[in-house]
Amino acid sequence: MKILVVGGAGYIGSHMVRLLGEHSCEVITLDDLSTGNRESVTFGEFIQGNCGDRMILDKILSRGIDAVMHFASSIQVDESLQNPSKYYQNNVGNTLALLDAMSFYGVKNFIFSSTAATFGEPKYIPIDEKHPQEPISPYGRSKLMVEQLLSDYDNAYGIKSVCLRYFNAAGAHPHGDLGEQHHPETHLIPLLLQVASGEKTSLSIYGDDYNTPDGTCVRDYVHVQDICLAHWLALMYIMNDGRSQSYNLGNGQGYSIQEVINMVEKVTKQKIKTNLASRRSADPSKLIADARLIKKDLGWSPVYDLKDIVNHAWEWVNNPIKKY
Ligand SMILES: NC(=O)c1ccc[n+]([C@@H]2O[C@H](COP(=O)([O-])OP(=O)(O)OC[C@H]3O[C@@H](n4cnc5c(N)ncnc54)[C@H](O)[C@@H]3O)[C@@H](O)[C@H]2O)c1
Ligand SMILES: O=c1ccn([C@@H]2O[C@H](COP(=O)(O)OP(=O)(O)O[C@H]3O[C@H](CO)[C@H](O)[C@H](O)[C@H]3O)[C@@H](O)[C@H]2O)c(=O)[nH]1
Repeated sequence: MKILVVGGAGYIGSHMVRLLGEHSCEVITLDDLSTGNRESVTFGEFIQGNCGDRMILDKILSRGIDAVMHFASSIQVDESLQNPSKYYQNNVGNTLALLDAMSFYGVKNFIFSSTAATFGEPKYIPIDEKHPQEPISPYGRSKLMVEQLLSDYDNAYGIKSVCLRYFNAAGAHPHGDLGEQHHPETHLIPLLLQVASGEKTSLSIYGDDYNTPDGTCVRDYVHVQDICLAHWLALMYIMNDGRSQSYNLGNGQGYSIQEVINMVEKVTKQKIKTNLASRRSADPSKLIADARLIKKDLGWSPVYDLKDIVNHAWEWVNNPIKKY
């Protein structure tokens, strides 16, 4: 199988590229390196470019591609509130260009990285696929727009898609040589590990007055390798004439920020210094996935829990050969 991985130099995409390589797929990574790292692409061919660039897409798609996995996106909720134009241009506009080129070249299989942020503030927990999608940020809305237009592109052009709505992606490759490193880093677990390693002095907790047991936000952390496993199962499904489908992807267990801090202290054996800061905008109090549908339909079952996530991420932080 020949797979185009768009955004394959990013955190989750680079893990997927490696997994596809392990399954002997032919892999082409297209990434503009706006936030990704060339060194994290450890398998297949790499092309630097924007997925909205039709000339580049013509060159790649005319070679015959079986499926496209689309990880490329701008991903910061806060930034999307300050600069919505960037989010609609990149996450919707460039995705449209990619889908139009796929349609032109008859590429019919698409796997999309969607997000729990399409749900907004939950009306009930855990969140299943029937939960209303009412995003509270331009980032979440941009992802929902793509989900919606995918159904039109299926009806009109026969592009089949699986939308995987990840909850909080975290962790690193169990070998410790591939991991999460966003610039700037905004995610909770890598920031906590920066405090544990002495790179950062303390962690700001964004609000302790939420309606949760200890007042801090609750999230469902899902290991990056489990996300990649779901992508692999989704690929098998869609390549075998599966219908377009959306799935929520999480471990089904919520942890408060304080509970994550406790786990980081246990794994790293370091005391984490914290300070209380005001709430972050567009931060839902609680996000926990009901992932029974993907388990039932695709047989997905997460392998790793929060302790593994923190353990693997800590091994990555301490890996002396880390290059980026
Ligand atoms: N990290 C999470 O917790 C999380 C949760 C839910 C959903 N997601 C989604 O998963 C996907 C991957 O997230 P990530 O954490 O790996 O992000 P990331 O920033 O590490 O990776 C995104 C990659 O896409 C590339 N890119 C961005 N725009 C591009 C464009 N127009 N053309 C080509 N390349 C482009 C970047 O250079 C980067 O390598 C995103 O779509 C994100 O919205 C992430
Ligand atoms: O320094 C920090 C960083 C984060 N947090 C808190 O920790 C929790 C997790 O925050 P992350 O930034 O790690 O993750 P988010 O839940 O904000 O967002 C992530 O998951 C979303 C889906 O829910 C989106 O897809 C988004 O791209 C992805 O970053 C939030 O309550 C946040 O307020 C802090 O208190 N301090």
